[in-house]
Amino acid sequence: MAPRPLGPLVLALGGAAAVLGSVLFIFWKAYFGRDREQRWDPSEAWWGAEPVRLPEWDTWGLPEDEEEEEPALEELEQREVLVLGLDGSGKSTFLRVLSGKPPLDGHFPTWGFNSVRLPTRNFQVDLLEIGGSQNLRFYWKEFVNEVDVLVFVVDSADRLRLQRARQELHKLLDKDPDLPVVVVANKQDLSEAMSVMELQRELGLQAINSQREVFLLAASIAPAGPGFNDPGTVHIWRLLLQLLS
Ligand SMILES: Nc1nc2c(ncn2[C@@H]2O[C@H](COP(=O)(O)OP(=O)(O)OP(=O)(O)O)[C@@H](O)[C@H]2O)c(=O)[nH]1
Ligand SMILES: [Mg+2]
Repeated sequence: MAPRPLGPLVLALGGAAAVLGSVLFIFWKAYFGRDREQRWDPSEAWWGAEPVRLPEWDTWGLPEDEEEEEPALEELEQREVLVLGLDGSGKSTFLRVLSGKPPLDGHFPTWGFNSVRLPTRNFQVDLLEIGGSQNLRFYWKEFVNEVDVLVFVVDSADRLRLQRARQELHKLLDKDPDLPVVVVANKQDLSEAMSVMELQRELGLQAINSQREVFLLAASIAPAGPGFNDPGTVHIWRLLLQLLS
């Protein structure tokens, strides 16, 4: 049978996707580009950037007796962290918890970007989530070469989609062979969660080039039940600070 020509709807959708990709990319370059001269203005933070200096997390990376005067925000250099992972893995929750906000009750998919800006002693950290739904994964690769670290969040209890997560992760690894990667094995609080050893094997992390910095951290960013005084977010944050320093 001869191939059918693309229908107008398919062409329109393709065009819309291309436009969306370009807009996202231009926005990223304009907003987080390394060479930009314009400083961030909190009044323009319409997409959810966090202008506030938060009390808890910016001391997590510091020994307690090293209290120094903090530099002004506008003097700080910037670092960019891209937060990716399949839909529902816990990316938005991670950003919320880092911002000192409580996790939301239920899954509210990110239909585009989500970001927070966290000032630390020596630099500001921009964390950018791109939603993990299938149509948004296409754009992930456009951003990996623009950032300092990739955080890839995995739902440890989602056995059905683990191979999909593996494929998406390795596509990103192939795109930038030098980018440090922190894989977060989230939802360890769930009884069906895979262990870190199992995830390391199933995600193909052992086979990765030893030159690359790859870390696999267990976490329960928003544990469903009590008994998790140390859900792991602090460890992830400390590791990020080390990698970004
Ligand atoms: N049990 C458990 N649930 C969690 C944990 N972390 C996040 N969740 C839940 O997982 C669901 C999805 O979390 P989100 O942070 O919205 O997921 P996401 O990765 O941002 O998803 P998309 O925006 O669709 O790509 C929410 O109901 C969270 O409360 C965890 O450590 N344990
Ligand atoms: Mg999200």
